[in-house]
Amino acid sequence: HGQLRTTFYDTTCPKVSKIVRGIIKEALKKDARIGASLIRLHFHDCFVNGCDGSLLLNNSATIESEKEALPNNNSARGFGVVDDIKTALETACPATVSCADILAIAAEESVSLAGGPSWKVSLGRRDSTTANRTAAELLPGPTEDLPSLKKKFSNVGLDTTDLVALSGAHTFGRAQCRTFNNRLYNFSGSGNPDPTLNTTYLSTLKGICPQNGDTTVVTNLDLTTPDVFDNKYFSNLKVLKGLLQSDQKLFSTTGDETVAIVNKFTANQTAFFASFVVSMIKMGNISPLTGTAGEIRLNCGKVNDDCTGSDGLLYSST
Ligand code: HEM
Ligand SMILES: [Ca+2]
Ligand SMILES: [Ca+2]
Repeated sequence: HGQLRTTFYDTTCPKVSKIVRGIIKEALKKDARIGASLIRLHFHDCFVNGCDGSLLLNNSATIESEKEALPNNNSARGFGVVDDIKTALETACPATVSCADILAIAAEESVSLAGGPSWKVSLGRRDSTTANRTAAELLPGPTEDLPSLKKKFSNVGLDTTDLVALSGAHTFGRAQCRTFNNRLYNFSGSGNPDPTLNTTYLSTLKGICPQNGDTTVVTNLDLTTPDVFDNKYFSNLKVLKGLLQSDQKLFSTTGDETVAIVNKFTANQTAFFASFVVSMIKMGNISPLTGTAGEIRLNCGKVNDDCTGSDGLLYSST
């Protein structure tokens, strides 16, 4: 996978990052959450069949979309902005930039626009012609324990430092009540809330997510700086103010190596940013399609038709 290169579009689409950034910047004016939503799409793409744009495919006669798998359904968002980016790129450099690369660039630009680090994105991914609903059902879930989360990361070549650093993406964005309300009233059948949840924060969350209330209501993943990419996510964990069970476990699993990593990232935002960049590049390298494999989709939601070659160029004519 050393085949991805930061210079991949230097001659064929030199403005690609600028174009992506411009569209995200515009979208952020109306939706402060959109950057968070976009980086999550890259994560959910890369963990299923690699970073190949598989997540973006809609249902069709031949495609069982990943969008409808439980972790994505009524949860993954930002597809309209991905389409807007694709449209702009098809005008600037037709049939050149893959949808998988759009997600990788959008992730980086979103982090950077929110005050986080910026980095040179490795590029040259091509788009799949298939999706994998079954694998998408197995994406990491918020109530999974730490060994299980570690296993899912190691399955794609990511280690425990990567798990902690990448979880730091929960420094921005939102989550629905249904993803954490297991902690509020009857945690693991105890009849009590999760003991690793700060009691003041617990009251706040109970107000947002009442028992038998609307479980699709959203709240900030980072209560301190909800739209800023910083290390507050980690300092929250130290005062038991992580939102998801999978977040809080990183600090509250006594004796686990994750605790020291959380402490380090809390003490040193520069160390967090440096690790985050390394881990994002690693994640972006999960089994990409390169060379002549796959295609350059012209519409991110569907596979090219028979009139489109594997180079993404249209071969049909009258
Ligand atoms: C460690 C395993 C992870 C679990 C269990 C997990 C779980 C979740 C859940 C349950 C939500 C809320 C979804 C909803 O309510 O609709 C969420 C949101 C989010 N996740 Fe994760 N996540 C994990 C790792 C990651 C990684 C690796 C990234 C990116 C590098 C990431 C980025 C985000 C972002 C930015 C949001 C907010 C999205 C938005 O506001 O639209 N997560 N995650
Ligand atoms: Ca994929
Ligand atoms: Ca934050």
